[in-house]
Amino acid sequence: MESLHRDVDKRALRRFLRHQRRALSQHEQRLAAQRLCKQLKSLPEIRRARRLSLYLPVNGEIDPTPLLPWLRQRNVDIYLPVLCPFSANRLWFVAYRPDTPMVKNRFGIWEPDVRFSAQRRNRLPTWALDTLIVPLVGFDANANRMGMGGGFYDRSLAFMHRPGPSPTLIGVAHACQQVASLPVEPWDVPLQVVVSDQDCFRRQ
Ligand SMILES: Nc1nc2c(c(=O)[nH]1)N(C=O)[C@@H](CNc1ccc(C(=O)N[C@@H](CCC(=O)O)C(=O)O)cc1)CN2
Ligand SMILES: Nc1ncnc2c1ncn2[C@@H]1O[C@H](COP(=O)(O)OP(=O)(O)OP(=O)(O)O)[C@@H](O)[C@H]1O
Repeated sequence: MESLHRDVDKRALRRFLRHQRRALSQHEQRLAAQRLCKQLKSLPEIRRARRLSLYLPVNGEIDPTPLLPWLRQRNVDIYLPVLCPFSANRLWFVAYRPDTPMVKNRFGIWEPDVRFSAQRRNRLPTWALDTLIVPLVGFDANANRMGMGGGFYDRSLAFMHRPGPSPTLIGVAHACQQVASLPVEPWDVPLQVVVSDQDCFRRQ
């Protein structure tokens, strides 16, 4: 019963936070994206990155793409999350280069097309990424996260519960997506740090 209440609360909170970010004006969005990327560029974890994934924003998500020219200049290999066509709620990480053919997926998010993504040489296993920039719907000051609710990242990162390679996870969001505290679920994979347009929170 308690967990049922928690699910309802979580859904309501998710809806509220998604509404918050959609309410931002274009000007606020542009400013937030610039501020976010300025902070990201000074983050040691990002400065060390060689194989990094980021996302193309939808529905008011903070935009990490102003980072792209800087990353390309530094010869960082850049990957995007792609909905895996064979396995529900799993992600592939596919190379994002200037010539990568793009289509919209069923959520309206641009991603590399299936033919390109299906080729092994255009993908990297998740464990081989060194850095992931993860989109958040909500976060708290201890870097706990709430995502879209599909469990896409949690499933794709489940290998991190076991010993072995562990990429750096950097959550990003608008400052208005911060809440006092979020419930931690057993399957949640912890982020090292959350960066917003205004703050940077490290896991304690
Ligand atoms: N920009 C971006 N790309 C991303 C993610 C993300 O959060 N942001 N993902 C992070 O996981 C993955 C996609 N996950 C998603 C999960 C749910 C919904 C979504 O909009 N769900 C709708 C209803 C879905 C439907 O049409 O049936 C909803 O919740 O209202 C979108 C993306 C991979 N790519
Ligand atoms: N490793 C996993 N294996 C199987 N199911 C999982 C795993 N991780 C999460 N899930 C399932 O995914 C669903 C969504 O989880 P949750 O509400 O935490 O989403 P989220 O963290 O907001 O989403 P996302 O990971 O897409 O950002 C839950 O019902 C959970 O049971």
